[in-house]
Amino acid sequence: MTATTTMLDHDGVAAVPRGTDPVLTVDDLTVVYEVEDPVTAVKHASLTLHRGEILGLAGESGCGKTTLAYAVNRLHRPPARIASGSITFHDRDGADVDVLALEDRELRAFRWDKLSMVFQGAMNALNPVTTVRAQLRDTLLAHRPGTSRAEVRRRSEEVLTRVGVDPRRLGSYAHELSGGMRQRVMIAMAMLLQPQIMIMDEPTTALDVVVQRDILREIVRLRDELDFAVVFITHDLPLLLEISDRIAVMLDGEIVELDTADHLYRAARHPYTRKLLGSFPSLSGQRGGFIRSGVDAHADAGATTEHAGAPTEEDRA
Ligand SMILES: Nc1ncnc2c1ncn2[C@@H]1O[C@H](COP(=O)(O)OP(=O)(O)OP(=O)(O)O)[C@@H](O)[C@H]1O
Repeated sequence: MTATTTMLDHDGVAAVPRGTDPVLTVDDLTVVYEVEDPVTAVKHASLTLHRGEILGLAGESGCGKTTLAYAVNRLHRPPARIASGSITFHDRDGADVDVLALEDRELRAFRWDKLSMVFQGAMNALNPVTTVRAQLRDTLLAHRPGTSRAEVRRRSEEVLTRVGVDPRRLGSYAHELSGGMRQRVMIAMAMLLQPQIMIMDEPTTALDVVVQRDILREIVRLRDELDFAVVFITHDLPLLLEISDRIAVMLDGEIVELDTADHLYRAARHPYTRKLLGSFPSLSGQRGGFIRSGVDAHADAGATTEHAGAPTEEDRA
């Protein structure tokens, strides 16, 4: 995927955070899987997501990215338990919401409306026995019960168009759509209520590279237009460097570095980040250029291409 994602030439993504207005603050979050030998999957993680920014979350498999994302949306299930910390959503209207204190009913209202999530394989989450139209309508009416039929239709057509799906597909069932289309429908669903945050966990990994690139372009463009914040999770660091404003690097449950994409690329401080950068040949200039606007394809990322990016004891020190 690396070689192709480096072709994604989005050139309007700001290298600095889009404003300093926070939309989400995660403070000292620790998540433990209470199994026989408990696993602390997220360790004292703190981060602030700014309104309208794309924050990339990178790190090798098993470092805790998904656990962190699920916890932020309170989607974690036992044996996962939040052992410490706080998650605060800063609503556009000025109210602060203590996410960990939300009752079930409040939580259902919060999800999709304020914060939505698209996860890997989400395309398989579409209901196979109802049409796209019915699924969009049900989500909309569950959150905005008074919405008129005309408005439901208008909004459903609008979100599909935004993600590049012909509104005539409203009458389709999931099995009548390609994987890329189904994933786009899930992204449409996630933006239906105009949330202020979208968490995307490997949203395009199951798709072929051309479709991935199209969808990513769409996400960046939609963010530019609609100004929601995105937490984008992937193993694919070159891709994150292209689409993110800032990137958080996780190692063994800890956020070891959080910086602007440009700064991280040019001057990563943590040895593990440098190793991650070095594990993608396309970033070291040896296999074609890295073309994120304003980034020097031959800048020395301070690493070689020989390592596979696996952390060592030294990284963890
Ligand atoms: N249900 C579970 N029970 C016990 N341990 C778990 C459970 N789910 C995840 N873990 C452990 O928690 C740690 C973090 O897993 P997580 O899935 O959050 O990582 P990740 O960075 O998202 O990985 P990937 O990129 O492969 O999805 C891993 O050590 C994993 O083995």
